[in-house]
Amino acid sequence: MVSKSYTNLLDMSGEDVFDFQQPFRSLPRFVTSPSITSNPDWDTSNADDSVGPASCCVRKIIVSNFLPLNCTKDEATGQWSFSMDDNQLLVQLKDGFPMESEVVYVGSLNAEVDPGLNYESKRGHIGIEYFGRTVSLKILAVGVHVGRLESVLRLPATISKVQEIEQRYKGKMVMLGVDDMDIFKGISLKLLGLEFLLERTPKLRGKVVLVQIINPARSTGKDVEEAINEAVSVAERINIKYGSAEYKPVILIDYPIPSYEKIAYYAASDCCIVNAVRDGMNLIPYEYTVCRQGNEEIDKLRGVDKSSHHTSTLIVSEFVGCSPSLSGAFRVNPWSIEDVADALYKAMDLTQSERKLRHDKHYRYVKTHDVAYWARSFSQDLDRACKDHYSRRCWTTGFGLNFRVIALSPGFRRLSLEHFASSYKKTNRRLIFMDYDGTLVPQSSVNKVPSAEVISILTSLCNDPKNCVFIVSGRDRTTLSEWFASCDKLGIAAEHGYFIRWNKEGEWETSSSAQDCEWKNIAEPIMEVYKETTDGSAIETKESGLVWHYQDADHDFGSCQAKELVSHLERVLANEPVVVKRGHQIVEVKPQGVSKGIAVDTVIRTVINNENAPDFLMCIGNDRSDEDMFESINEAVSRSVFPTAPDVFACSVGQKASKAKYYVDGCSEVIRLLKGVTAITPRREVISQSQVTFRDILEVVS
Ligand SMILES: O=P(O)(O)OC[C@H]1O[C@H](O[C@H]2O[C@H](CO)[C@@H](O)[C@H](O)[C@H]2O)[C@H](O)[C@@H](O)[C@@H]1O
Repeated sequence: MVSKSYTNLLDMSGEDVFDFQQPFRSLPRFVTSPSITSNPDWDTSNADDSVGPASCCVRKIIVSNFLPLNCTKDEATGQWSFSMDDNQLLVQLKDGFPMESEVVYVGSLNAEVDPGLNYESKRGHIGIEYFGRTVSLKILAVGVHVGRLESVLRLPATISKVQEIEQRYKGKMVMLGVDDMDIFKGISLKLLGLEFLLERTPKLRGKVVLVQIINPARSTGKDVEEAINEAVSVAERINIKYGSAEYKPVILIDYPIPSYEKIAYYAASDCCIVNAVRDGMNLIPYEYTVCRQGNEEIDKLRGVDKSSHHTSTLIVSEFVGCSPSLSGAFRVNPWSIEDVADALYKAMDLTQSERKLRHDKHYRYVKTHDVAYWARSFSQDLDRACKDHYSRRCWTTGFGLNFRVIALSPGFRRLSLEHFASSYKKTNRRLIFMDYDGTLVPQSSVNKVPSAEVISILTSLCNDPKNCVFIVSGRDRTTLSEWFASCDKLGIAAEHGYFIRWNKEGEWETSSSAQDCEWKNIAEPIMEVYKETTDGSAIETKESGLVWHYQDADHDFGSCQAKELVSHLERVLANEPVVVKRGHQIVEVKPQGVSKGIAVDTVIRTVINNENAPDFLMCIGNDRSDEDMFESINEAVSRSVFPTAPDVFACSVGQKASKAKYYVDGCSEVIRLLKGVTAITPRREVISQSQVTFRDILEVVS
């Protein structure tokens, strides 16, 4: 099955809004306390997390539907510009606050912009990993307050009203509609459905009554007036056509009635119909269901003493929010008069036991998913979504549509050569994992072959018997082994660890997830289509995977196509043992159970099993796939898999939301760091004959 692991924080943003290869040079404004810092290279050892908001001013947060901004787009350049709209009360009300107040506006832009975000479904909710924060979206249907409805239902006035209604419509099927008077509630369509039913089924004339309660309109206007007039005229037409002096098929209650009376109608009606063409949640069906459950008084008055007689029937428009939660309801397309008429007929035709089954099902749901349940769930979800946020430090960057808040973990800091070198010097079993593209060679380089300098640094590192050095790359094994042919002792994890080789002499070990590649026959033709339609893009076929590259295509178009391609591939490969991932200007399909994180884990487990647990662990990378390595290392440390905790340098290339604790600004800094430590490595370490080195042990492994 296709699965996406977005525990990786770098999966959290669309590539176009956060170019991983262009890390922020500096992050200009620190917006949340504990302490105001103008540069993220803070020394966390001195950070006092107990300090409250550093600013002494009072912050007022004004939440409105739309931000009080003038938004204009230059159609020629596509650039947006924004200015405060001083004519808006939201801006003017600032005059009422003390001068030193900080006023923060929260709202949406009153303009159409692309937001176009990467998201991931996570057990019942959608998580959008966004610049270090998780924005959770969940459909959490609100419920009703069952207790309050029950208490109104118990009122003597309600009970006598129920009796009165049941008496009045004895022998007839009572259909109930309760709607606000607005143009979306589909009241006329409902009436037209009834008219059609009576037209084509004469035997039902005289047997059915539709009581339509119309709550006063919440807004006025020509549209609303027309909707009222239309409903009244259709009702009159039906009553004239199919009614008599004693029988009116439609009863319109278009004047305010007390809530106990409405509740009595719910309790006394055989069926409730909500026919809105567009709506929010609409809790009428829930209220109706609770009221149909009734109480002992109502049972007594009906001459039944067992709750086994409680029944209800619902007809609900498919465009109403509560519709998916009511599996026993007849769902209708409110625009289809025939559909509505059919549902009315089916509702009338149900047997008593079917009515009861449907009622019991709905009642159980409504009772257990009440408004208190909703509030509890909401609050739990909110806690879960925010649990890590409080410890993050937030920075602002950019203006207008490029404005971003970036949440970084509190310990995230620049890796200094001094710190790195001092640990390097004093340690004896060093395990070093290095990504290749974007780490040892800049993404922007046309020539991707490692420079002589890189080869020399790697050779020096590998020649130190205290070191075990691995290149962990998405690239194929042939390319990597050719490029690093001169580094005999270098370990290589190619194709994200699908192939691992401990040194040049060693055999390639293939991931246990090695599978047949039948899925390529599905994925490749799809990639071909994207290749054809995206000028400059290309397909790379690796032994374990397929990659669609768009580095040489138009960046914006390539990025849009990449998003499309990811969802297309995920759909068609849903039952295949692969994952679809985005990387730097690539979309890659690779086997499940293969990741740089797993590769790193394998190496760590192997050295520990050989009683050579490292005392120094370095892992450096720039891309999403490298976050898997950082995650593996963090987990290994937190699970205490090391007999003695090593010095850990998980380092991201670029200042960005990352699971690494350290960052460096770019490839040149990586080179500087590594060069720095090779300089302190003795060229020829004097090892006595009896001394067994870290390397010796590793050579035994390979
Ligand atoms: O894990 P890495 O060492 O960072 O390698 C990841 C991918 O590297 C290669 O793609 C990169 O270079 C391409 C040009 O040679 C460029 O078009 C692309 O945008 C880069 O991501 C390699 O081709 C991929 O298979 C690796 O997954």
